Amino acid sequence: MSRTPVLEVNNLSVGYQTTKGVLEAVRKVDFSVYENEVVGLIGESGSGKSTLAYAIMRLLKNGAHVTEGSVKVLGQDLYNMDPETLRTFRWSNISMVFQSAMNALNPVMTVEQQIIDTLRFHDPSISKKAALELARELFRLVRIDPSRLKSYPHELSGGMRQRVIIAIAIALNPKFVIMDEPTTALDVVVQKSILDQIMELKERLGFSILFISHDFSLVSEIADRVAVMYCGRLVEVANSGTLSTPDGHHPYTEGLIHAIPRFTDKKTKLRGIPGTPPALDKIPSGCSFHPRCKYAEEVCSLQAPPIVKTEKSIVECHFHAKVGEHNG
Ligand SMILES: Nc1ncnc2c1ncn2[C@@H]1O[C@H](COP(=O)(O)OP(=O)(O)OP(=O)(O)O)[C@@H](O)[C@H]1O
Repeated sequence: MSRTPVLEVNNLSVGYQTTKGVLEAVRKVDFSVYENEVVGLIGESGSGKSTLAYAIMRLLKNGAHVTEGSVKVLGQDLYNMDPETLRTFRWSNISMVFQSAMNALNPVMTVEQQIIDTLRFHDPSISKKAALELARELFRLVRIDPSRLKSYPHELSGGMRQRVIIAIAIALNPKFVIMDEPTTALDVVVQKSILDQIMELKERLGFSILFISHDFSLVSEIADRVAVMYCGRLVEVANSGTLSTPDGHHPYTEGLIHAIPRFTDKKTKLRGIPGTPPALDKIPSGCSFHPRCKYAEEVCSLQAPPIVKTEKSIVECHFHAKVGEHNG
């Protein structure tokens, strides 16, 4: 059965204008997200996850710009849209939950006003009364008592503010939602309840999610597939169910798996990935992971790795077949 993509990213590169020239933070990235799918996007800090997310939304700032490639949402090329079409297309088809709920909400407006403004901005014909009823319905959906609509952001707890952000992101019934570390600032119990709720809303309303996080165990639990980013490249896109062991995965993915206590049996020692990711102006030749990779051979510094499709994943590595418990 063929699946319908809601998001298609093709050969996408994004550069930052710096004093050292244009430095690429996203490098020739290809992937899709399909209907009703959750794809996790994982990688160490600075790997390019947020830059990729903002490029997908066509919301790049701070001197960042797309240098090549395309982004299609529901078959429509976002970078070929005129501003007016983009204005109506964005949020009603694709939306985003940003990292910091406090920064995403306006501190001097009640949350009711902010939700109503969002609804009326996209559909000026909707009456204030109908918008208010929708806002109440959205609050019920994210399990906040509608009486809290009159609150200002600072009057709500961190978990409630994040729920308001989620309510705004789904207000226009988008088919695809990017969630950039949506629960990072919250304590573990609140995190869990918001995640459960996100998954419930996804089932109920039928949207797909690109879920960005640096928490590998969390992502592999909730996502259907996990996209692993390193130095601006997607080095692997794996089916989540295959991530309980590192066998046959990318060496970087193996490192992420070994860094999680619950994925490691009692006999295996918990290990981190040696070294740190390189700066954008010092990306190594060949495979950019080779200086940190225990499987690396000469070819890894000389030639870009092949893209190999296996039963488990699409992986970009010369030696992925060597990766596993018995080789480390
Ligand atoms: N305004 C900027 N100018 C130059 N380089 C930038 C700028 N913003 C980000 N970068 C660089 O782009 C790369 C990718 O950054 P990005 O924030 O997308 O990574 P990330 O994976 O989302 O990190 P985090 O998990 O910390 O949010 C990093 O090397 C970062 O230093």
